[in-house]
Amino acid sequence: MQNFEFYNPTRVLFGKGMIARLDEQLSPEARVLVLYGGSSAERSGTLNEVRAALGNRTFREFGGIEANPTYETLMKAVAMVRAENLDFLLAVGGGSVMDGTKFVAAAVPYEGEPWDILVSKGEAAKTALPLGTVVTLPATGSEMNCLSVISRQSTGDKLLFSNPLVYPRFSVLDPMRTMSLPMKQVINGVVDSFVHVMEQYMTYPVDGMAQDRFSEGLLSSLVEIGPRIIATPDDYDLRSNLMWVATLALNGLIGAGVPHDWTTHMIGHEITAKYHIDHARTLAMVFPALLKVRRAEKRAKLLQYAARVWNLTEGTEDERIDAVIRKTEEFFENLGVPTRLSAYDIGAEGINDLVRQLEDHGMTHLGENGDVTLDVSRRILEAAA
Ligand SMILES: NC(=O)c1ccc[n+]([C@@H]2O[C@H](COP(=O)([O-])OP(=O)(O)OC[C@H]3O[C@@H](n4cnc5c(N)ncnc54)[C@H](O)[C@@H]3O)[C@@H](O)[C@H]2O)c1
Repeated sequence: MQNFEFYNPTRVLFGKGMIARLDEQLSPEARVLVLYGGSSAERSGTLNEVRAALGNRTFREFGGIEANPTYETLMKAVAMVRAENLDFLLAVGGGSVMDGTKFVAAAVPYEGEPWDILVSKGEAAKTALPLGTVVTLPATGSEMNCLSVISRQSTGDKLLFSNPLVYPRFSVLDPMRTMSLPMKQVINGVVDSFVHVMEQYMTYPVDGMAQDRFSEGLLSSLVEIGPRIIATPDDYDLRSNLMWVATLALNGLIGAGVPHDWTTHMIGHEITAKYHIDHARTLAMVFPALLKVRRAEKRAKLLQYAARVWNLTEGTEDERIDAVIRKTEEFFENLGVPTRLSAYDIGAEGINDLVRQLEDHGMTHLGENGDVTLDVSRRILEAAA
């Protein structure tokens, strides 16, 4: 196992009715900005539940944070916090609102141009406002990590930053609040979580016994949850399981002491930046293609994944690897998530543009060994064509 430091300060309040517990998480003097996305938070009653829990505290609201949150919109929230002297940020939404809130938290006290926080990958932020979250979409794990991904409309950039200052102080996970999601978003959550686990698992063995078996447990859970949640969307237990799996998939636990390969996310971000395709759907295209191109480097873990998650133990090693890549593709396709660029009319010219974007963003040495060069990324995109 590799050396690691594990730190996660986020308190999780999980279950039905937990939004009421916001009251005890916030000081009576807190001056709160509630940040949310579209009209669903209002329509589903989540915002009303939050307002009731805030009681007599001073609070303001900032709506309209878009999917794939933009710097342009978030800077309006920064101005509002500064003008009204607010001192606590409460995100009510999915990954986009939570990520956007993290950026606002770091940008408010930042003295220079806040985009520098992203350009520096988070290093430039030396202080941040405290924040909490009320999760409405299980997918990103943003509720229990210190990552944030922000887009800039004017330049077409989508960049990620990380800084321990933006760990949420607390996150409320009430599975009932996910019942209003369109099934497409629920399934996006299954796929996003699946790929998050894979990016911390599908590398090379370092004898991280607990990490591997945690990961395999999460993957097996998602394989079970996916089709069942389509068949019985109102099942509270399934919603609960998806919500907790999504959080555990990216809260640092399974990734401690093991190598990572975030190639799929980095290429996926470029696809979203250019084509505005849902984050999870970009991952479903890139990940199986990555397995095909990187099967030699990932051979031992592919065989382990085949045996432990899909029970594939018959045939030669190469046959088992072929079979498990096919199973992974079929898993996404059977959930209604395409695994080909052609499903979105992205052709050879699009691939050229995406490789150029990767170069512009310095994504020239991705992967667990830093050997996913632009040429390898091109081959991955071509394998997904
Ligand atoms: N911070 C991280 O660790 C991390 C990890 C992966 C991805 N991301 C980023 O997160 C973003 C994607 O977040 P996401 O997948 O959670 O989706 P999202 O937050 O973009 O939400 C998708 C859509 O669902 C709607 N929605 C949310 N909750 C709803 C509900 N309960 N009922 C009805 N509609 C609802 C939103 O309004 C939005 O239109 C991307 O920008 C991605 O890059 C962040």
